[in-house]
Amino acid sequence: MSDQVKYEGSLEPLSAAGETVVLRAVGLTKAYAAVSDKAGGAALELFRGLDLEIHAGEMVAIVGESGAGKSSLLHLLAALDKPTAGEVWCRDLCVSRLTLKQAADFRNRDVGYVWQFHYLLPEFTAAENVAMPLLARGMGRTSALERARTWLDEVGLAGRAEHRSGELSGGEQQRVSLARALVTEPGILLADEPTGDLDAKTAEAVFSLIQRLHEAHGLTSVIVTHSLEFAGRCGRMLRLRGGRLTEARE
Ligand SMILES: Nc1ncnc2c1ncn2[C@@H]1O[C@H](COP(=O)(O)OP(=O)(O)OP(=O)(O)O)[C@@H](O)[C@H]1O
Repeated sequence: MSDQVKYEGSLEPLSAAGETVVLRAVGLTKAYAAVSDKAGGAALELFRGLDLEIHAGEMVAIVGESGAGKSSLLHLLAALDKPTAGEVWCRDLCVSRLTLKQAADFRNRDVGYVWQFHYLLPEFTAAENVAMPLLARGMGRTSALERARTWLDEVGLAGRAEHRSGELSGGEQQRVSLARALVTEPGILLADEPTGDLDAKTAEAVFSLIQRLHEAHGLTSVIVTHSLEFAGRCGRMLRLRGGRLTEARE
C-alpha cells in the first residue's frame, strides 16, 4: 500500500463538462497461482493488460462463458481482490492499492455489491439485514432500521420488514440484498449474476427492479449475467473471452 494513495470519501464529479469516468481499469492482469508448481500446477491467467472505462450513469453488462473470469473482474472493480498487475481506479482513487480496511470503507461508501447468492443472515429480520452496512459505519440502530425500512419499501417489501430473511422466497431475498446494497446510497452498483439463482419470472422481476433502481438513483452499474436478454437491455454489453474484453455490440 502506497502512502500516496489517499481515500477521498464519497464520489464527486471530476469535471462538470462531458462524460465522467467513474471506473477505470488500466492494464489489468489477473492470474491465480497454483498451490504447488509441481506437475500441472501452473498459474491460471484469466486476462492480461485489460483496459476498461465505465462512465457515470452507464449500465454495463459483462457476459462470457463460465470460467472466463467475469466474477474475478468484478471482484477487482470492487476492491474485493488485488490484480496481479495493473490498476483499478474509481474516479481519483486507486482502489487496487487500498489496504483491507480502506477497501472495506470504499465498498461501504461507494459500492453496492449484489452476489448471485444473497448471503443474508437467516435469523435476522429483513430490516436488520438491510441495516447492517449502516450499523457497520456507526449509525445508531433506530436510524439504521428506519432507513432500512424505507429501502425495503423501495424494493416492494415494506410488508416483510419484520420477517426473518430465512423465511422469504428467493426473489424476495434477492430484493432484500439489493436494498442492503443500496441502503448506504452508493454511486456504483456491481451485481454478479443477480438473477442466476431465480426462476425466469422472478429473474425478470428482479432485473426490472435493478433497471428501475439504476435509473431512479442515477447509479453507475456493472452487471455480470449469463442472460443475453438482460444484457441486451443494458446500455452497453461487454464480452470477456479468451482474456480479452470487447464490446459485444457497437
Ligand atoms: N480464488 C481463486 N483461486 C484459484 N482459481 C480461481 C479463484 N477464483 C476463481 N478461480 C478460477 O478462475 C476462473 C474464472 O473464475 P470466475 O469465477 O471469475 O469466472 P466466471 O466467468 O465468473 O464464471 P461463472 O460464469 O461460472 O461464474 C475459473 O477457472 C475459476 O476456477
